[in-house]
Amino acid sequence: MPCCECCGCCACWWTGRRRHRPPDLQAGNPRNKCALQPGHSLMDWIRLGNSGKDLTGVGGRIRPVSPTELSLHNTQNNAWLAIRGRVYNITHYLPFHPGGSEELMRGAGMDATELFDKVHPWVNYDSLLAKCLVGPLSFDRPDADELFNTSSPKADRLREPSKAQELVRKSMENLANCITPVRKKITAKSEENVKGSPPSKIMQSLIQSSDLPVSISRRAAANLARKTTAKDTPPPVRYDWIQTSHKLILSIYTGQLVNPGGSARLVGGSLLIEIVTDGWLRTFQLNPEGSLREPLQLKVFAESGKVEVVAIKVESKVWKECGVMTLGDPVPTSAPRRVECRVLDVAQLSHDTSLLVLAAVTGPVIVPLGHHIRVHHQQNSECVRSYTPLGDGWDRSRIDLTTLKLAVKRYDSGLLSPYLTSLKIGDLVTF
Ligand code: HEM
Repeated sequence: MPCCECCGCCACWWTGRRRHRPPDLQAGNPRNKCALQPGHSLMDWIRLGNSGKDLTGVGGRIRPVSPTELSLHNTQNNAWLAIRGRVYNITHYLPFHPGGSEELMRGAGMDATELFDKVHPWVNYDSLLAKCLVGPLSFDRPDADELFNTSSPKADRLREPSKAQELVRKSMENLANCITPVRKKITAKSEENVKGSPPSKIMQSLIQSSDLPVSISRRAAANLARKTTAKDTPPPVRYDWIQTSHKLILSIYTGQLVNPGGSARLVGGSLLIEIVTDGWLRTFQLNPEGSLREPLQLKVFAESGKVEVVAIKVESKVWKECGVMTLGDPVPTSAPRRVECRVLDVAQLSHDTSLLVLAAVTGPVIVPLGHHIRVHHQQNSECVRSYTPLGDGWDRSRIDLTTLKLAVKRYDSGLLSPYLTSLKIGDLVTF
């Protein structure tokens, strides 16, 4: 409600606080707050936000948006806008906007910061639109199409670490040098000259093209298309190591937005690491200076693309070198292979749905985001079903973040779900 006519001061229904709003003719009629349709109050909007509905329109996965891509989303059925460097999908919010959908559409497809600030800088847009966030507005990136186009030189450049990443890495190095008196680069032979051990293809079963879910991101879909183009080249990777007297930590930098997955295991004293990025499988074999032991830890930092492997030293001491690293030739991922897993935990999510927490027997495995695994079971005949592992938020036991978490709905007449939902802790299952 306005408290005076001359300047448009009002009591904001959103914050409940009285604000002073200077009149601004360019921003449209300052008093054109609209009567909203029934079912479109603030409470209704909050309810919709909590309903689990995807208000981002892109599956809820945060990703950068170029100005060109933003400008394409400018219709009532598909409207994005950017405020202070964040792009929001406002399509669902339009009928809830107290100033009316037409007013809000004035900011669609563009950086609407100025317009927004002219009308109502006090409005808490970032919490109102929190569930609509698509990602950061990014001026220094190529357009999405270029990014997903493998032949684009910009796409290759993107995979290189940015200056900021490089700075962070350097400061981490300095920090590591303070912690460990001895720290040297891995003595690795060049990728071109060395024929590493043949890749064991552990990840190949995880990223089979036929397993890709329909909702997979454009990037992942583009990767899939890429697999068929023979002239393609794998993205560059870098690696590094640090140590404490107890642990060896290997970091493999795969690049931004390449959605890495991987596995790690100890075989005959060697540390074998397999990394999948952009449809390519790479192997790293480290013959360590001293002995390493399990359990191994594997972490993927989704945004930066860093993959970190932590191994425990059998004898607590600082090594002069980490050992000899051999890189296998990168190979396009194609043929499936089986991995045996042990059930670490079983939880009942509802009357017919169970959460299975699995760990690969050989060592940690991380499935790239959005990819399926294929669960096998031999009954009268071989039965195979695809499941997409859940994110880490589902690990109620917090046993290990590299566990694979499957939500399995039981269909009594189904072939595999009765078997999976009857599994007990300690049982083995193959995927
Ligand atoms: C950038 C383009 C936008 C324009 C041109 C615009 C315009 C307007 C107008 C004209 C009003 C009526 C003002 C009044 O009489 O009280 C209004 C109210 C409001 N708008 Fe927007 N708006 C825009 C973006 C947004 C966004 C992104 C949000 C947040 C999600 C938002 C949330 C609100 C709220 C909560 C009110 C009621 C504010 C109050 O009563 O103090 N608007 N808007």
